[in-house]
Amino acid sequence: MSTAAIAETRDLRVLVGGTPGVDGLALRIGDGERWGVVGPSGAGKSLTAAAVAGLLPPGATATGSVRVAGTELVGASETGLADVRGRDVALVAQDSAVALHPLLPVGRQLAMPLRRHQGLDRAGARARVAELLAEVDLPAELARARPAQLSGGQRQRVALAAALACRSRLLVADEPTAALDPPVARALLDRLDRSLTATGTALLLVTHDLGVLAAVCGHVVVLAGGRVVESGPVPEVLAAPGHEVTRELVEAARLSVPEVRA
Ligand SMILES: Nc1ncnc2c1ncn2[C@@H]1O[C@H](COP(=O)(O)OP(=O)(O)OP(=O)(O)O)[C@@H](O)[C@H]1O
Repeated sequence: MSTAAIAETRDLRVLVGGTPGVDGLALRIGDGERWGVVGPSGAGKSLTAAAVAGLLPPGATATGSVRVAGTELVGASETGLADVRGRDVALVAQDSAVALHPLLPVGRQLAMPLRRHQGLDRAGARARVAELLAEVDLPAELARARPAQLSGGQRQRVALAAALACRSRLLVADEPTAALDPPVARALLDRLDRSLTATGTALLLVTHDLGVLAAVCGHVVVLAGGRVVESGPVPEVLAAPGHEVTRELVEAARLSVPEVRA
């Protein structure tokens, strides 16, 4: 028997400037499941992630249905979307410089959603911020730093802490390690993996990296031209791709592995 869905899209279309970037997409994420989204450039991965996170870019409009924790996001008011974000779904973007205010102390930024969604008072929020920083292996003193003073890896950890802050049941991550060096990226993914395991949080992860997909996700959906061309358990899809687009991605990943000589 399948688990209850934490997120489900039906016939989702996302128009940007009159052109469909996502075109009739059906996706179902069971509670606690980890889904990767892969596909060539322009396939609609980021728009799908944004639609599920309730954070479409300016000028984009959605039709069809996106339900997260039972709430319909298509057609919801800004207030309605703001309630769902943080409570039911949280987003880690590719570039945390966009998600975090560069000049506001990290602690204040982490505390804001805690006070809004969990009703914590100032002291309670401060204590929780220290816990969250520890959860992403950052020292509590960092709460006083501004994002502009941090390294890229530290900023992504803060963005992950912000996303984990409200213990939402679904985390959407759009290439969260794309801007990081490989060792820093690996450490962040390991941290993400441990947090999701500890809390049973579901994941929708956009990635270009099939190694990351295989390490973090149980299921994969392959997009092309705004549509699903293939989906299923990661080991099965990667071992026996059923669609040309998937075959090309697998082949490209094989070719990109550098030859190591002793
Ligand atoms: N803000 C935007 N303005 C105009 N067009 C957009 C915008 N965002 C996405 N699009 C278009 O919608 C389509 C899907 O874009 P999307 O960013 O979801 O693709 P993607 O699969 O994430 O690509 P990439 O791997 O290159 O990031 C593309 O044709 C893209 O050009």
